[in-house]
Amino acid sequence: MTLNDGKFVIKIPASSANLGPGFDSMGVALDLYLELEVEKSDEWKCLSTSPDLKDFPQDENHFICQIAIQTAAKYGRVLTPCNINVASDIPLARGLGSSASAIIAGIELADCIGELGLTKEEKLLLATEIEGHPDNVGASLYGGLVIGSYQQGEVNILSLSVNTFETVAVIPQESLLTKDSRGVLPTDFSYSEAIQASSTANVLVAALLSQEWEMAGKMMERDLFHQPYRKQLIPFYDDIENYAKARGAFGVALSGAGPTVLCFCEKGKGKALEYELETAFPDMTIKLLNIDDKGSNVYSLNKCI
Ligand SMILES: Nc1ncnc2c1ncn2[C@@H]1O[C@H](COP(=O)(O)OP(=O)(O)OP(=O)(O)O)[C@@H](O)[C@H]1O
Ligand SMILES: N[C@@H](CCO)C(=O)O
Repeated sequence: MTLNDGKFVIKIPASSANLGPGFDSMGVALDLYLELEVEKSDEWKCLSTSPDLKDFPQDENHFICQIAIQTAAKYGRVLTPCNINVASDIPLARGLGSSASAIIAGIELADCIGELGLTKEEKLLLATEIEGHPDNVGASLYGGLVIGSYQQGEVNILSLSVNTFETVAVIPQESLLTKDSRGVLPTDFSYSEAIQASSTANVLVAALLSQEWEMAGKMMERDLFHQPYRKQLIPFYDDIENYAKARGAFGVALSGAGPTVLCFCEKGKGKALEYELETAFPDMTIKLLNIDDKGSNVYSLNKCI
């Protein structure tokens, strides 16, 4: 009996990319989830009760099914149709890796139904080729804090288990598509700017791992790759940053392509910060988010497995 001989679940965490200067290469998995309940069927059906997902196609044209079908096709397989129930508490187009979680879900679906036998490394490469960078997909797949590099058709990534900090997300009501947020970035970068920007990212990694919180926060603020350009799209960014830093956050960064602003604090300080931010920014959704250490999780609902 294999996983796909009955109902099974694919559960994928959200993620926040960049953490400031780690543009397109750093990500952290967060404890919001996209969850699929899957069973083989005669035709494709993809239904959801989550308000955000209700308007998506309900057949094989659903984004997740398309990723699955295309992934299987790369290996010469045609997938048996599935009946899928999708639920998600990852807000769409808010910078919390909804598209990456959907891509990983599609690849896991193809792997299970098509019995592709993919390794984690192969899943990561497939997902990175689709998304263009490994930060969100790496975090959703591996969990923890990921640092990755996509070059020459190869992804090199490390996933580190971190339980020393937590985050509070400030999520605006308005969405911002990644492609629009990438549209304001420069096309060129000078050699000296690249040195400064990458040194900032390097120090951020070392500071986070050494629990040098003040330095980590300073490096997040000093990002040169994207935040200076994207701030024009996020008029409330500075207010949130100043407010959160005055109330216990050691660092603040734009989450992925935005518009969510992610506030970082030491473990145990998040609840109080969440309360303060709720009071100050009542029009936004404030969520204390912990780091998911597990990443993508596929399990059977059949008792005998
Ligand atoms: N569960 C899902 N099912 C179907 N499509 C989805 C799902 N999640 C995301 N998408 C698609 O991805 C789009 C959002 O992707 P986008 O890259 O713009 O933002 P994001 O992934 O939420 O944020 P970021 O990449 O900045 O972290 C949605 O508008 C939708 O088209
Ligand atoms: N690194 C990506 C994450 C969003 O996909 C960006 O900032 O555009």
